[in-house]
Amino acid sequence: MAQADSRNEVAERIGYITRVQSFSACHRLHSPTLSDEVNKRIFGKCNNPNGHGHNYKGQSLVKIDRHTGMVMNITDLKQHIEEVIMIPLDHKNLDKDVPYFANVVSTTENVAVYIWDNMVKQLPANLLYEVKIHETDKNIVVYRGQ
Ligand SMILES: Nc1nc2c(c(=O)[nH]1)N=C([C@H](O)[C@H](O)COP(=O)(O)OP(=O)(O)OP(=O)(O)O)CN2
Ligand SMILES: [Zn+2]
Repeated sequence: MAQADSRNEVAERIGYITRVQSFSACHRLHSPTLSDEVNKRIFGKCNNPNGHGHNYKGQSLVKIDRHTGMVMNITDLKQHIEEVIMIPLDHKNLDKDVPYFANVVSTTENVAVYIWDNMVKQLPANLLYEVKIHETDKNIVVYRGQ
């Protein structure tokens, strides 16, 4: 009986693991649907025509599987991060090298959505909980798939 109770208790707990991955990319905040003047007013220095760069830090938070006690082998998570973040985004010009951003403004919010949409395709169903991107030490975006 005590054993069954302790098994149930473990089954109800929800934990998360995350892995931080740094990547470097440049971009320009500019919307093709707005005039140059409005773009400049809204995005300010980030609308600089020749762009600017960031050392981003990306985190994908995934839920613990209650049967195995782990989400997945972290080596597998590393591989997904490689495919979703490193290969398409690292050392890239987001606006010019990543087709997704040809018509989507490369804000950190949209980078988080891009990573979520691609990570969710790679992971087992309902495992991804959150994508968090540090654009700078101070600017941090969280996206939970809504
Ligand atoms: N909602 C958003 N606002 C801004 C974004 C964004 O992605 N989402 N991005 C930027 C810029 O890309 C920009 O490079 C960040 O600039 P800034 O805040 O100036 O960067 P720092 O954190 O380094 O600022 P300091 O205060 O100068 O240290 C802007 N806005
Ligand atoms: Zn920027």
